[in-house]
Amino acid sequence: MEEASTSSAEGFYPAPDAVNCRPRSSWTPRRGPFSPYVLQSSASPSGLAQRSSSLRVVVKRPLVARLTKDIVETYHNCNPTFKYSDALNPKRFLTNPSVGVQNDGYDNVNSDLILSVNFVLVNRSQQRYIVKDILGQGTFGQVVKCQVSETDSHVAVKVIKNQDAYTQQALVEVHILGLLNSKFDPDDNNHIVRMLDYFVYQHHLCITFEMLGSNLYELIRMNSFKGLPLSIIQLFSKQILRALVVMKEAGIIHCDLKPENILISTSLNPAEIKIIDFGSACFEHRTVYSYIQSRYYRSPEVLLGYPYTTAIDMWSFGCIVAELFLGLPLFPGASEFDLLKRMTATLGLQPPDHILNVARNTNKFFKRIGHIEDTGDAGASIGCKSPYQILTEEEYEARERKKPVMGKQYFNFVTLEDIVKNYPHRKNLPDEEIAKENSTRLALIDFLKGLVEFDPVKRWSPLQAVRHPFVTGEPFTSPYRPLLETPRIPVSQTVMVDYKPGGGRLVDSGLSPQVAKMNKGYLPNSPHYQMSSFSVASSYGSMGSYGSYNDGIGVGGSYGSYGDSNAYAYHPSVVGPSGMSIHAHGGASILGASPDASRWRTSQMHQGNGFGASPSAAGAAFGPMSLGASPSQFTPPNSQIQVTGGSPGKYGGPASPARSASIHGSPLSKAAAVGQFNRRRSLGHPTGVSSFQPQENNATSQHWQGHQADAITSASHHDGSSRGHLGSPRGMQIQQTSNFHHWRVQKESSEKLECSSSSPPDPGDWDPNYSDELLLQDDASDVSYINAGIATGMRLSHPLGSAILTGAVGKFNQGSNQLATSSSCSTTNLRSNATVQAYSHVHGNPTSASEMHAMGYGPRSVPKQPPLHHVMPHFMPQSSPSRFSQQQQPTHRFNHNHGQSTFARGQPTPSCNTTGPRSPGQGAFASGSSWGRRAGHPISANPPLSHARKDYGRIS
Ligand SMILES: Nc1ncnc2c1ncn2[C@@H]1O[C@H](COP(=O)(O)OP(=O)(O)OP(=O)(O)O)[C@@H](O)[C@H]1O
Repeated sequence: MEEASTSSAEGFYPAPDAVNCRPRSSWTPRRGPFSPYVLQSSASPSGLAQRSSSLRVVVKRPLVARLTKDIVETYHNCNPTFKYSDALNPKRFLTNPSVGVQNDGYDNVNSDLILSVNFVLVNRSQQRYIVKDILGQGTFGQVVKCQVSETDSHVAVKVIKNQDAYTQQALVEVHILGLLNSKFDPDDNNHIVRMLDYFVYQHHLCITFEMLGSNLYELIRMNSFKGLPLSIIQLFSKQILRALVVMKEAGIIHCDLKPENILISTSLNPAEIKIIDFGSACFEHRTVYSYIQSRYYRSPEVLLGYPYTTAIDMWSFGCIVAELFLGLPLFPGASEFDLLKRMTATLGLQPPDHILNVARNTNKFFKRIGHIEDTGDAGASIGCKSPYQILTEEEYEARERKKPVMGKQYFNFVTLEDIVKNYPHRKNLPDEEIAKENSTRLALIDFLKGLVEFDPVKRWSPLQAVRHPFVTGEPFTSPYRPLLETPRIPVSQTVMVDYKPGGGRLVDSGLSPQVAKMNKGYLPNSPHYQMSSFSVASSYGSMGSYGSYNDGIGVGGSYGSYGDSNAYAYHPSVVGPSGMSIHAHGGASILGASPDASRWRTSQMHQGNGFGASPSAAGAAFGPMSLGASPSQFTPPNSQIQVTGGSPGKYGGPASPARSASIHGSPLSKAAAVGQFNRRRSLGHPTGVSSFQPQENNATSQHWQGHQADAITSASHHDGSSRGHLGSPRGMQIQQTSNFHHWRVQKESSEKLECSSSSPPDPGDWDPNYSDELLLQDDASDVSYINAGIATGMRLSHPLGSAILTGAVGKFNQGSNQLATSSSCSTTNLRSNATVQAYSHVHGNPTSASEMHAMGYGPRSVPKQPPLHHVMPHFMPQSSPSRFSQQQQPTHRFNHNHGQSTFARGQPTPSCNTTGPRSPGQGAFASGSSWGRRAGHPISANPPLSHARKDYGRIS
């Protein structure tokens, strides 16, 4: 099987025994996947030349590609009566488990829609999205790569679990992203993912996004966790800051910023990134949840239970920047206590007294050693006159009656300054480059200090940060003193949706009938929404646009105003899920596949050649034959045919299981949680190692119980939101509402240990973009390596192209988006052509969002993504009473107490992982393909195995 497909085009001579058919006299040899070995004389010059040329062009095509290319033709050659029909292909399930037990067999036990390759999702206007692959599996469902039927373009579709709580939360994402896309970033200049469509299919809310590539964590991993070059970090920082500027303008907090949620664009510019996953986002004036942000990136105010603002995203951003440089998380806290300990040690400071005086969780982490006097010293130096002192581990244990989970120290130095300064330089850097880099490192240190600032009021805003010399590239001479920001005018826009009972604008608005039916007749019994019924019998239309923002047009008098926190009217939510009366929609049915049959096929395909029909079988049945997975649907050789989620980068998942999304807030049972964990685990890590990860204590939360009827009363929650009035960074006043202290205490459950293992696959065996050429690539420059890394690992061979979602009608930014040309961007081209100049579009020194537009941040020169269908649901999830209901709290990615979740963020654990997934040298790209190599790694222990991505728990 190990064959190097060389330029020599020898014919394919089938071995009759092997293919179980006789060679026929009419059969003509042709080029095929197999060719006989032809001995070439090394003596002859021509033989030498031939051999050396074949040595040079060693391109190893994926094994599956080699085996399946031209297979139909080969079969047909063997047996002219052979006919191929893809209708008979066995299903290649992307969802695991693939046994339909709910929703008429459409859903599995986890309420996930059972998806298989070529499954078709159909929206109301009959736009067909043909499922091709799974991109990831998140808290809320599955994200799949789909082909848009009318075009040859691809989109990413997030298929939400068929449960009210998930749907509710996903609608927040629809709403917020719709707002950001249409109102704040209509020209797609600000690195926020575009939402193209949304609809309900088989009771599942589906959200369609532009297709992006892999995420920054994968990029870091590809570089063996050795960090990226500063020039690249600078480019990424600019882009992220642009998004944050816009989000701050919109008063939107992302709440889950982390490397995994920053994806590399598949556009022609390989260094363009976009922020995704607004499923945790909220409006600044509606910060209802206390469990937000993934642990490593969690801000001190969230940790401490203090009112938060958009500044928490800036903290996360600081952590991300540091991680891009170090290759490892700056604060890889194995628990919240550990996280806080690391923060204080690394920064040499502790949170300011004025925060500790009022924060809900102060007593959990600090002891009082003096009188409280509000010194006003934000970030008072440890040991100074603060009356608060962080607990020792022993004190914590005594207080909490359990040992704190503490992670290893990964860096040889303690303070931020030392860690950055002493980080090894890349190999073979000339002296002058080292000097230059050292200077940039000073700028980086200063930059980071402004971001990971304990006091959210002093923490730099995105606009302040974007002018820092580290970002602008100006020489760094002295500590940056940002200009004070003029008080920001709070976002105040009335979001109204035209509404005419019985039709009207909703028809135009793109509301799907299913969506409409979700609320139709729905009465306020639901614990989610106390709202009036919404009798929009014919509020149908295609997806893609959603209502209008016409001010002053009442929506049955029931739509409140965003931006005015006092004027919320909680009434009809068009998409209130509790009133769902969704009917099965047309489209591919998967009911025909019995679980047994699926299993049988799985087994067959797993053990066999993966085709589902062998030539001999072809000989046995001359009707239309099935070949199983098409050659383009590569399956990792060591995975089941039921390809599991979490594989955004095609290299085995975004990270170790614990880094992947957890099931916070899942109303599912423990078993389901385990199932999800295992599903992630089953794909394994490309490095093929075992990881043994103690989880952070999973909350057996009494908070956000999902469907739990006995969720503890949170009567105050609706008005317990903290409100931050953003103005001058120094003058921000936090208004603490009376119920602030009613935030509830969480219980912690004991930590759990998980162990995962998998064997290392050869990416060449299943990654269609892989070729050995990549491994022959030399260290050229940082940027070219980045390009290579990006181009090879980031699915760049599939630029979005012109995804014209013809079926989607409604209001969207027609003027602002050029159609992308569906040009294919080959890996090789990207590698060879992409240079640092390719990034020039992100240069500049914008001072405000509007200035940025004016300062060369206009439409990019690269083709734009397809036309966007800006959708704005005419509901107000963020202000929905469901969030504040006393009866029931919706889930929001928090750990729930249906048992102990098995996958809170994993902890770095030492014992079981001798070759942890983060271990350099183990990755698929570690063998010489990493760019930005460092001479060494300044860590004193194995890198953390996983990230604490989403353990939104344990804030008491
Ligand atoms: N537009 C996109 N293009 C390509 N891949 C995507 C896109 N959107 C999401 N993905 C993939 O799907 C994964 C899950 O997406 P997302 O984070 O939005 O879902 P989620 O349910 O909120 O997940 P999580 O719980 O991890 O936050 C991402 O990590 C990414 O790998």
